[in-house]
Amino acid sequence: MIQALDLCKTYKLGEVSIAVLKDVNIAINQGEFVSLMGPSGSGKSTLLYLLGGLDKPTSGSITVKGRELSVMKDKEESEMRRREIGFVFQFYNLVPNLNLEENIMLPILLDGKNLKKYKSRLDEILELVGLADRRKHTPRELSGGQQQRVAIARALVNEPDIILADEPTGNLDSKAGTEILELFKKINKEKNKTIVQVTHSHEAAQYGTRLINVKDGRVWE
Ligand SMILES: Nc1ncnc2c1ncn2[C@@H]1O[C@H](COP(=O)(O)OP(=O)(O)OP(=O)(O)O)[C@@H](O)[C@H]1O
Repeated sequence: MIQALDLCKTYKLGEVSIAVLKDVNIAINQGEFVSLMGPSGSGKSTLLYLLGGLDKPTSGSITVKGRELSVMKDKEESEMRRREIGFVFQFYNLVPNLNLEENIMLPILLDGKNLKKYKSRLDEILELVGLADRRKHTPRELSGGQQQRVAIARALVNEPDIILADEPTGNLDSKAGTEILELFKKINKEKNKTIVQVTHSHEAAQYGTRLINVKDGRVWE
């Protein structure tokens, strides 16, 4: 589903170069739920963003569903991201003045599709994330856990095969965090989505099917 070959990422700050990822090789298969763990600053988020095409490697290649990102034109790559990958972030990144339905439908809108045709999909997703009775609420009227469920619904609405999540429970208390992890597990098992999460928590990593440790820009399984 995703393959990284000899991936390197170096940030240049003035005269100083920081090698954040060093010859990373990983292959993530369809249906896996992978947890990326490691110390702060080890390169986990950088790796996640590279795998999802949100940032570009300094060298090496990334292939998503058989297509190499580096040879794609920008428009092609952003279309691929929108359709094949759902992103979930620690701080939800919802649009505050849009209601829950509108937030979830944003990727459909951005894809220039007719929203009316997607009503039954929206209903199904709202049911899945347990927010069918909150559809007209705005994000500020929801708890953190509920906001994260909206973000997950938004990530699913284009029916991508891959979900990439950067510390999705990092801002939640343990009860809300557990609910989000249970939801990811369900999405992985029942919807057969491939999931990669960055986490600091061993407990959160237990929900995954595989653990990849990132340390000093290198990976160990
Ligand atoms: N845009 C950037 N410019 C310069 N340096 C960056 C940039 N993004 C990340 N870094 C550096 O790359 C290193 C790895 O950062 P990254 O966010 O990938 O680590 P992480 O393992 O996810 O950390 P944390 O667990 O604290 O979120 C850090 O030293 C960070 O300062």
